[in-house]
Formats: sequence, C-alpha cells, structure tokens
Amino acid sequence: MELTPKDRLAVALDFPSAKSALDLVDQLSGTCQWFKVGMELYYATGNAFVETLRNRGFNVFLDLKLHDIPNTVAGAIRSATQAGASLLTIHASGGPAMMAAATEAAQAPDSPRLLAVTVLTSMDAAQLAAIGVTSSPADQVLRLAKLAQKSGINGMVCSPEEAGILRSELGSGPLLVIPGIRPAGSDVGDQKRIATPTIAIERGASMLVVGRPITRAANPAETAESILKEIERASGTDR
Ligand SMILES: O=C(O)c1cc(=O)[nH]c(=O)n1[C@@H]1O[C@H](COP(=O)(O)O)[C@@H](O)[C@H]1O
Repeated sequence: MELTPKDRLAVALDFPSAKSALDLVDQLSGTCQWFKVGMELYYATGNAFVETLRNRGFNVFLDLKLHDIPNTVAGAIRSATQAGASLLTIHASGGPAMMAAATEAAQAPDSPRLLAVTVLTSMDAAQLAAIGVTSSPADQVLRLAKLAQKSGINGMVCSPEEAGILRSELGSGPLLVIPGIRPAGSDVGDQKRIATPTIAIERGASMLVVGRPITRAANPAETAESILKEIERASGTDR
C-alpha cells in the first residue's frame, strides 16, 4: 500500500451517532483522508455510515476487533466487506486457526486489508499478568505479530513502544498501524503504552491512529494539521 503523508493519519471517530461523527468529519475534511469507525459508532450506524464516508471520498478503517471462532470471524468479514472499508481489525489472540480463516475470507478483490491487533495499548505488564500472560508486552506483541504474519495477515496494530522491534523483526512489508499516540502535552487517558507522533514514525509506524487528542481538541482541524506536519517532518528524517 503506497502511503502519502496524509494517508499516515487515521482519525478515530469514537462517537455515539452519525450526526456527532459527521460534525467532526466536516471540520476535518480537506485535512484528513482516513477515518476509523470503531465499535461505538458501528454498532449505532452499521455499514451505512461506512458507505457515507466512502461516498464523501474518504478511506475507512473499520475497527471491529473481531475475536471469535474461525467460522464466525470469516462470516463477519464477508458481511463487513460489503461496506467498502479499506482496513479491518481482528484480534491476533484469536489464534492461528482464526487468523487463517480470516485471511481466507478476505481474498475478494474488494475485501478490506486485515490488521491483527496484538496487545491493546491500554494494557501494561500488570494487566497482562492478570489474564495469565507473564511475557512482557513487547514479547507478547512480537509473538502475536509473527503468528499473524504466518497466518497471511500482513498488517498489525501495536503500541509505539513495540513499533521498532516489529519493524526490525518483520521487515518493511507489514503495515504497522499505531494507536496510543499522544502529542506532547496531551492527556494520556486510559492508554498505557504511548508515544508522540514523531517517535512512532521514527520507529517505523506506517500509520498513526489518533482519537481524543484531535476529537476533543479546541480546534480539531488545527491539531490534525499539526500532527500531519509532525508526521511529515519525522518521515523525512527516517523513511
Ligand atoms: O485497534 C485500534 O485501533 C486500537 C488498538 C489498541 O491497541 N489501542 C487503541 O487505542 N486502539 C484504538 O485507537 C483509538 C485511540 O484513541 P485515543 O486514545 O482517543 O487516541 C481508539 O479508537 C481505540 O479503539
């Protein structure tokens, strides 16, 4: 996937209705090219909202984080494909059989490209230990990312902390999509493994996912513009 600087920022539309999401989209149109539709908005609006964004010329990242038995995930991917999203997330922790079934279900030319979510950026070592994972977040991310790659999934979601290790271990092929982005001085909120846009890009991120630092900013378009400038500066020095 060829990425222009504008393609390297996806704004997370974590809103409860089409109206509130479109209010923000209107403010960002002209600045941003990619929007992420996650569970909150998708459960409220379904494929219709994805189609609305497509009709306005935007690229859609459908973040459904599918995690179920292989047959169910494959069916969900076929249903979601009808919406016209370019990217779709599944949980790598669903395991290799689930990821293989997902790959198989996303072979149509109009299928979204799949991204395997490794370890949520809201989790730290203590949260992982609480669910019985005693590896460090970085080791667990790498394990899941390698499994995803073997299952035919060539895009991963991880935190900025692991972007560098995944880029060096997996090579230049995978699309590394990085949430947990916090421009200097912004609220951390519920995120645990975070970094600035510059650090994430320098570590090899393909695309950054930014929600609240933009959607809750006093001037979302200005904030998005300054993040895009930061991405451009950082990519100029790195890739
Ligand atoms: O798959 C994701 O996009 C995702 C994975 C992850 O590990 N962490 C994570 O925060 N996200 C999403 O990225 C966005 C981050 O939002 P902010 O924390 O508001 O910037 C949210 O929409 C999350 O659902």
